[in-house]
Amino acid sequence: MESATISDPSASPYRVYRLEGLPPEAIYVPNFITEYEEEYLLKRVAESPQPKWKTQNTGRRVQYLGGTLSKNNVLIPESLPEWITHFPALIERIRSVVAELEDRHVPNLPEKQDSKSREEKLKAWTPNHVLINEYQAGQGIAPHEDGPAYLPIVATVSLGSPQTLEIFQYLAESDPSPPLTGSSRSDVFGSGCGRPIATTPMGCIYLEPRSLFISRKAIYETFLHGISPVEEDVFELDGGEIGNRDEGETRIKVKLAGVEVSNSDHLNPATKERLREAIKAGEKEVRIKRDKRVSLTFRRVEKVLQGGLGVGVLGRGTAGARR
Ligand SMILES: O=C(O)CCC(=O)C(=O)O
Ligand SMILES: [Fe+2]
Repeated sequence: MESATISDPSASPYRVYRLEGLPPEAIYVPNFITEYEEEYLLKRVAESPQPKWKTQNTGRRVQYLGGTLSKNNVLIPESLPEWITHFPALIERIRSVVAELEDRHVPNLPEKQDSKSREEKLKAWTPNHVLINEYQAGQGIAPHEDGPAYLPIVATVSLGSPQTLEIFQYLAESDPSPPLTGSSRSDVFGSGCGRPIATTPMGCIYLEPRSLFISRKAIYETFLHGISPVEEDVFELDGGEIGNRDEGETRIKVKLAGVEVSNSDHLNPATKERLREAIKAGEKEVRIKRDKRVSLTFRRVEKVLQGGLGVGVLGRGTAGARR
C-alpha cells in the first residue's frame, strides 16, 4: 500500500499520513504538538500526585484521567484536567483530525451512529478517558488489544523519548505450528485470550515525540499492538534508502528488528538526517537509545455511569449506565 499524504492543507493544519504496509485505519501525524507544548505536558504529568500513579508488574507506571472503569466496563467519570481539555486543546485537535478522516477518507466512526450528522457522530466519539503510560528505557507493553470498553478509535500523543510500536496478527488455528510469542499479559485487558500471536510484527511505527498515532476499526479490533522492552532501537540500514517523497526525493526504507518501519517517510527531519548520513557513510545500522517516554492515549468509554454511585449498579451489568 502506498504511504500517501491524505490531508488537504486547506482543511487541517496537520499533515496526516497512512502507514506503509498497514491497513488504512492506521494514521500517523508527525509534530502534532509543538516542543513547547510537549515540555508543558511533560511538566504537568510529572507534577501529578504520587498516589495517582499505578505501577504495573513490568515496572511501567500508568495513570487514568477521566475516571475509572468498573469491572463491567462502565466509566465512573471524573472531569478531565484543564491541561488535557484546554491547553493544549488536544481533544479539539484530535477531533479535527478524526473529522477530516471521516470527511475525506476511510470513514468509520461507530456504525451505530451512522444515521446522525457528522457533528453528532464526532460528539459521540469525543474522548472521555485518557490513559497516561510512562515507560523508562527498557520498559514496554506486551502485545494486546485494548478491549471492548472503548469505541474503536484510539489516539495516542507521544512525549519524551521515541519508542517503537509493533502491530501483530493473530495466527489462524489452521496455520502450521509457527514460532509464537507469549500472549501472557496481566496489566492490560485482552492479551489475546490465549490465541497464538505471530512472533514477527506485521509492521512497526517509530513513535517520535510530539506525534499523534490514530488506530481505528481493523487495526483496533483485528490486530494487537505492543512495545518491546528494549533499551534502544536499532535501525537496520542495509539496502535502506532515505528521502522525502513529498519533497520529490526517493523514498525511505529502513527496518527495525527486521521489520519495515511503516512511517519511515514521515520521521522527524533530524532522525532522517541521521539515517541519511549513516547510509551515505555505508554504515549498517544506527542505534538510538531510549529514554523516558510518556504517552497520552485518548479513548471513548462507551458506557458512562450517570448520577451517583449506586452500589448495585457496578455489580449488575449496565443498569444505570449510558452508552
Ligand atoms: O504507549 C503507547 O503508545 C501504547 C499504550 C497502549 O497500548 C495501552 O496502554 O493500551
Ligand atoms: Fe493498547
